[in-house]
Amino acid sequence: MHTLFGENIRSPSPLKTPHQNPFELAFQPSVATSSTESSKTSPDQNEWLTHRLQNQVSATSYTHGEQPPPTKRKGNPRLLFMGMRRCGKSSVQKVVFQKLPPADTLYLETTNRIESASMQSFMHFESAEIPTQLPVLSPDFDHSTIFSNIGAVIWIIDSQDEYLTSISELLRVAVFLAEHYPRTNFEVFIHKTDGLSEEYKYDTFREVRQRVQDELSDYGYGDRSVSYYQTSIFDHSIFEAMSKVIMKLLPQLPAMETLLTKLCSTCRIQKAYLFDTVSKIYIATDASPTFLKDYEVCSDYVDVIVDIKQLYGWRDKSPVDNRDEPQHAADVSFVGESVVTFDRSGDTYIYAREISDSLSLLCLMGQGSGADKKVLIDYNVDILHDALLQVFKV
Ligand SMILES: Nc1nc2c(ncn2[C@@H]2O[C@H](COP(=O)(O)OP(=O)(O)OP(=O)(O)O)[C@@H](O)[C@H]2O)c(=O)[nH]1
Repeated sequence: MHTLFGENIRSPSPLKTPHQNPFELAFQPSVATSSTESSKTSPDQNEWLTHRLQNQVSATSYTHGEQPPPTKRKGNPRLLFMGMRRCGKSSVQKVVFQKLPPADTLYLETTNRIESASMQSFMHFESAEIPTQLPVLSPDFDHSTIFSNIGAVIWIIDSQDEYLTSISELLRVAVFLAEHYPRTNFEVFIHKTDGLSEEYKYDTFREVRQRVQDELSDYGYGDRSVSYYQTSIFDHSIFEAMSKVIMKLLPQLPAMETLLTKLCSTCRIQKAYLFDTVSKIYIATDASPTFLKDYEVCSDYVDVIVDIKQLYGWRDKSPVDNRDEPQHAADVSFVGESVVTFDRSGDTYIYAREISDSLSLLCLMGQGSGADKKVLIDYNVDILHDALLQVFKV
């Protein structure tokens, strides 16, 4: 029997026969392969690519009985905030990682030394702020202690202030990174966009991006990828931007993205996010375009989940021995789930499922995936759940 969502997906069988995994990513090293390159078409591409990679690896490196080496992982996402005085470096760090209410940032004092913050949730996020007056680029300064372990440098521009000086400093840092630490991501937050008219916001964004790109091209780094975000601590934009920055640092992202995209197309889900429940940062989403509105509604729902957990208590966590590794979702034997409808017709609703204590799947369901089909959605989400466990176990 086939599900209503995809003709290739079989509904749960009462017999104990192994199901075909619709999220065709095979993570087990011992998957048998019989397919050839020419016979494969795009729906099976993931499986084929995985199999081919495994074939290549096993053909070249391992003798019988030997295990492949563990997947090489980067450490925790480490971020470095830089920018001119009073641009909002501490505020961003404290609002996102320490849950400081945005209005309280008014009373923050000037930062005079390197300040760091961290948060332990599904991932161990680490961040640091460089005070404006610290001459980090001067030749006698020991850069390696600051930049060598950093995943991304975030340059914050105060869009409510004069920003030309900030752009010239930004360029110095961008060029320095391109020369000495080319693997470090460089991200630009065009910050404090609240209170600006839409037109002014757009013009500022365009002007900053244009100037930076032009200048970088003049320095010979036109091909260096720099990402730009419009942010404010007074709305969800700062969390969305931070999610996009962090996602780029996760080695598991391509696998998670493929799984979520497959789930969305199979279950007619409009948008799916994998949320770090505590920070409200999403660590993966499907390949469809992201809209702030979708994120907002899911993020508000995560808030509700956290509030309820505060009321009724979080489950006991086993102590995390190795803080470099994300907490293994496999340790969790029980998952919570819920569905909430948010329009009157009942067609649009959010489906939430706990993957682990600190990781949640939030789906914005589209037309044609009514709550009456929940059992089938549950089944497909179960498979996604198992696949995600595999991703983090590899
Ligand atoms: N309107 C608005 N104000 C913001 C935003 N983010 C930060 N601020 C304000 O900007 C001011 C400076 O913020 P800080 O976080 O102290 O800036 P900083 O870059 O750490 O400052 P220094 O440590 O002195 O360099 C504070 O009054 C914040 O309330 C924002 O998104 N919108």
